[in-house]
Amino acid sequence: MARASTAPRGDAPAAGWPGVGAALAGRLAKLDIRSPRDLLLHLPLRYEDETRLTPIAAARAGFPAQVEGEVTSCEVTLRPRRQLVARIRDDSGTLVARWLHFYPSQQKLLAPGRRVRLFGEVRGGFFGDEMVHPRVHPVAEGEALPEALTPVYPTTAGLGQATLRRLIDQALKSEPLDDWLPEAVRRRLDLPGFADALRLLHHPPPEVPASVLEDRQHPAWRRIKFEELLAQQISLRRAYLARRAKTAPVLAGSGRLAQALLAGLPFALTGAQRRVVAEIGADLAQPHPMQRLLMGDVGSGKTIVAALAMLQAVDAGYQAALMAPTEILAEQHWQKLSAWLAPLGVEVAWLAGSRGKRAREAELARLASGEVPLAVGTHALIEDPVALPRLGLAVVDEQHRFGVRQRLALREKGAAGTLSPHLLMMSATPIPRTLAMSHYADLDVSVLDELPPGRTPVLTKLVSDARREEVVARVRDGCLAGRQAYWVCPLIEESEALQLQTAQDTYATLCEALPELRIGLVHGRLKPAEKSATMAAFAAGELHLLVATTVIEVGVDVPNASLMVIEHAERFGLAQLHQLRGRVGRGSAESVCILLYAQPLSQTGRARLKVIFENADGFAIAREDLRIRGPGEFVGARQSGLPLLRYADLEVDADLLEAARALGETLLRDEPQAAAALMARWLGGREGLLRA
Ligand SMILES: Nc1ncnc2c1ncn2[C@@H]1O[C@H](COP(=O)(O)OP(=O)(O)OP(=O)(O)O)[C@@H](O)[C@H]1O
Repeated sequence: MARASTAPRGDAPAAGWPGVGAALAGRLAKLDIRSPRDLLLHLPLRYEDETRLTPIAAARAGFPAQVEGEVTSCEVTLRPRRQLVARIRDDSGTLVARWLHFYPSQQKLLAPGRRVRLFGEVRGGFFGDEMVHPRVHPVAEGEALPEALTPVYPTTAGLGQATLRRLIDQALKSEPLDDWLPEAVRRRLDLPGFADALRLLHHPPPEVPASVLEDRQHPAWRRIKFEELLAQQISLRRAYLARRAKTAPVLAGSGRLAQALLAGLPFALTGAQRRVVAEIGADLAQPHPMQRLLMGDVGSGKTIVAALAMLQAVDAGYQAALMAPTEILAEQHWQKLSAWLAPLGVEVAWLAGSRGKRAREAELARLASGEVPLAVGTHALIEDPVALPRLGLAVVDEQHRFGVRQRLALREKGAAGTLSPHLLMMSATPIPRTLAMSHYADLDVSVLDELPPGRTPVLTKLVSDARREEVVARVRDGCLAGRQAYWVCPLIEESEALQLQTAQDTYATLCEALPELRIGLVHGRLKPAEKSATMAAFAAGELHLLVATTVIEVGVDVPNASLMVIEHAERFGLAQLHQLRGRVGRGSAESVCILLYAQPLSQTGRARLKVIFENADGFAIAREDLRIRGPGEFVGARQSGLPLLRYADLEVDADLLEAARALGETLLRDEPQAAAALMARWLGGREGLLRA
């Protein structure tokens, strides 16, 4: 017996649905529509009101309108250019419609004497009021107006609204629209059922005006956004629990090494550092892998926290490794750790691409035998021959600069045994709370929200490029008075070669203008040994001025440097400016950061400079950054492999996020089937790679 319905369900690939060939399937895939289920959640961007007719005489320029009338003429004219011009008449007047691109079939549709509806924006034209490229709908005898608003969907080249509507309507009929939300939650948040919400958004009833739907606060929209957030929470939480179910080494030693390190430091930990060290310490003593993100503003003192965690591993008889994204940063960490730990008899291996083969091999052998307990390096650490047989803790600095696979790879260095190492990720880019709750729901988060005492806030100045000479003079005076300064060269995203050229030119100009100063240059193309020699000379106070590209953006810590000039500051992102500025203000001298900008400023350029000028706190800057750039760009979610939110807005829908987080945990625990169904509905097979 033939099946009653041939409509595809669930995950059936689009090619092969009724009326969908390979070309259409390809276009649907561009919209991320790979199953009928995806069609359901492809929601309108906006609506058009075709439920009413406007008399031609009442149509106002600048507004969309729908008119109905009889075609009185239709012809192709060649002047001023080839176009199709039709005239439509109703009882109140006549309107001209023009199409610059048209098909012969359109001319037939507009044959004189036919009745048509035109939908489009009216504007004042040469012949009076006209519509350019209106949509044409031939009216059949006695045909009524549609009762509902017409949805307009996001689409792609070659895929018309009518096709999308047809496919979506088909899916609305064939797909199950089960509701997985507990009744009590729906009532508390005042949310409609899933099926009702979806139907309303795809086919709003006549009494709901478009404006009410378009701001996306209608209960139907809130229902959809809540589901989306819930699915995200469930998937991240599930990944968290899966990793947590593994066994990790229990890093509970005597605490002797940590105490010895603290006793030898010239400073006491801040309250925030003590709290965070305790949070991490407690995690490391558990038999499950820690998955913690440590967020701290620039200069908040993350390195010592990492060092104490690594010592806890060593104390318990394990190894620890720290990976940093740039060689400058990794080397600096290595130097700092070595200086702190050598007196305790703890050795630190140093692995970077630039180290000679023999030096690396020797280090590798000592790590592999377990003789050296700690390793610091760049991604050289995750390259093949590196073996850390007793890896108990992996620390990843500036974690967002690494891809998912790289972070995963570091942890796997210790996977020779059956134990999974603990993972500590660090970030100097604070993440606003709602974003952390959402995109980082699979991590525990620790925050260093206190700067070490004795820092003087950095004075930020905005100076037009036209006053460059004055700035150069200021650098001269400052340096001759014993300060050190950075001069950051413009960022040129389009061309690395041009960026290098600019850095060299800037260096040459400054050397000429400031013959009395000792000046160094660092950029990404220098040989690592040259780079590190220049950095070391600057750190030792042998150079007054360091001309640099953004290679110094993260982590560089030279407390005597108290003046920074950033050229073409308007080209940098907010997080970048904040990081760069964080290189000064690390000692007790008053620090100044001069942001040189070129006129005219673009609107975003101006907005960014204003934010950086007005704010010193990384969290406040991050909130503004999120507002300006949106979450996708902000967390680098595309690289991170995490699914992005399509509908929910973390700021506007913060209440839904809180509720989704709580419910996500409950569903996973008590109703795993509902949790799985929600994930399948929203993420299909595309949960993406989750974090290491
Ligand atoms: N409690 C403290 N008291 C005084 N100085 C401290 C304290 N903790 C750290 N420091 C010092 O503050 C400086 C900044 O610390 P660190 O380099 O660890 O910052 P960070 O959080 O890594 O910042 P960034 O991300 O900007 O590099 C270092 O010179 C460090 O020795």
